[in-house]
Amino acid sequence: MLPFARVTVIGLGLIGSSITRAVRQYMPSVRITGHDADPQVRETAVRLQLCDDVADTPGAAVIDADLVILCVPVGAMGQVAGEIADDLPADAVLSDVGSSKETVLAAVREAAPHALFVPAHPVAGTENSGPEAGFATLFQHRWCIVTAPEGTDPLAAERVCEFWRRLGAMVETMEPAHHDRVLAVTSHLPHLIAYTIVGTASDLEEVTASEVIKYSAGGFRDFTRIAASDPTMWRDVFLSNREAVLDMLQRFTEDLTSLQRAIRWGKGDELFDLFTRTRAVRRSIIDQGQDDARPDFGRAHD
Ligand SMILES: NC(=O)C1=CN([C@@H]2O[C@H](COP(=O)(O)OP(=O)(O)OC[C@H]3O[C@@H](n4cnc5c(N)ncnc54)[C@H](O)[C@@H]3O)[C@@H](O)[C@H]2O)C=CC1
Ligand SMILES: O=C(O)C(=O)Cc1ccc(O)cc1
Repeated sequence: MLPFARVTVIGLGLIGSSITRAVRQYMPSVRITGHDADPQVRETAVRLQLCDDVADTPGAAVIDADLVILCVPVGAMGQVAGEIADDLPADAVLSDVGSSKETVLAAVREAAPHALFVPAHPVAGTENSGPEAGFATLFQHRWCIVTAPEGTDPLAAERVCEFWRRLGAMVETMEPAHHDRVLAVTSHLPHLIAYTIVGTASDLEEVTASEVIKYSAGGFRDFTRIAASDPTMWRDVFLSNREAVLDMLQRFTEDLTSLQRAIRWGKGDELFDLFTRTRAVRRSIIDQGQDDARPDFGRAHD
């Protein structure tokens, strides 16, 4: 049985438009309504036929939905929840895709206290944004973490889990606070490091911008991909997951200082031991089939 029949997506960028495309592909009988605050995005959504209906207001978009998914930057989740609160059907499930969970949960609860909120985070994306960047297979073989707070109706939580399984994701449940610590180290800190290193390289007085482009070796190129990620989205992620990110950043800074010391004092063994441990991490990712370089991995465009 289909978990939902009438799905509304608010925010038709990379993730929102990937959801509408995936619903079209994997649950073709489901009716999809969309809304975006940006009129140009709404126009693009109509042109690309991302939805059955594109509503001009958030209220009109949710009026007879049985699932509403907020796909806006995490800093806007509370505001959008407030805008739809009065029009949300009593039995509709409200969900989101935000990259951080604790502050989003608090903001949505405050703005829409009566909503049946089941938060989720598909751990799948790219450095691109906007409605044209989405694709139906984005969530295939990727994790989706459902962070339903204690006391959530178990049937509502299970319907959200089943929705994501139908889009091809592997579903895991987690406490919101634990989610935020795990993602701080596996996703948010790596983005911060990428933004820093690309910024540092482009600020170096003795290196010209054309040299940075011309001689960028593989490692630096990988960082530039991540550092091209959406500025609004990532500003909001760092501000909303502040405590966990600052905590991981402190640990990272200490480890970096000890590496600095090992290089200064020529402690090759320390460097070698660390690089051996990190190589094993990469190998276990590949052994678990989570390697992005696999040709059949869920990044291919439809
Ligand atoms: N980009 C990624 O790789 C991933 C992003 N996420 C999360 O997904 C959410 C959306 O991110 P993307 O799709 O990448 O961003 P995006 O920038 O591609 O799309 C966001 C859309 O939300 C719209 N929007 C902004 N404020 C709005 C408002 N108040 N009302 C209605 N529409 C509004 C924007 O006009 C834009 O079209 C974020 O919360 C992000 O943390 C989750 C997993 C991966
Ligand atoms: O493009 C990449 O490498 C990503 O890391 C995509 C991504 C960005 C944000 C998320 O919350 C989840 C996945």
